[in-house]
Amino acid sequence: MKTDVLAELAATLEQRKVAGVDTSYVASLHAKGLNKILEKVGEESVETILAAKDAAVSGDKTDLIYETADLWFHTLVMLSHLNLGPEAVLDELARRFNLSGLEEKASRSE
Ligand SMILES: N=c1c2ncn([C@@H]3O[C@H](COP(=O)(O)OP(=O)(O)OP(=O)(O)O)[C@@H](O)[C@H]3O)c2ncn1[C@@H]1O[C@H](COP(=O)(O)O)[C@@H](O)[C@H]1O
Repeated sequence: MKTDVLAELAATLEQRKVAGVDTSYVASLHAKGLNKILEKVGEESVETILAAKDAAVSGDKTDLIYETADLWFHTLVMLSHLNLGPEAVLDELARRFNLSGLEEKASRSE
């Protein structure tokens, strides 16, 4: 279910590149270009770091979840702008996970 959200969101981000919907935030980011998108990724990174620090002190993780969603979202826009989808990143994580799984298995059988 959650991986479907990622795939469907990625498909929507792709559509926003072709159809310049007036009211679309994503279309406006694509139109402004890579530097604007990277600026948003930077802003959201800082906001996520600050939210993590606040969560560690207060124990309230609501803002951290919200800011992390903003960060993930803007990195997806960045990937889409460069003609990449989330599956490229998921494949890389799976590759690393499988690699470490193999190493773990090997160390257990030693
Ligand atoms: N998931 C999101 C999403 N998360 C965050 N945001 C927007 O990201 C922005 C966050 O940046 P800020 O808080 O800095 O807000 P801002 O002041 O509007 O931004 P700036 O003017 O400073 O650039 C807000 O405008 C949020 O609305 C999102 N906008 C869209 N989506 C998804 O993208 C899809 C397509 O969106 P549209 O292109 O708007 O149709 C939507 O159906 C949603 O599923």
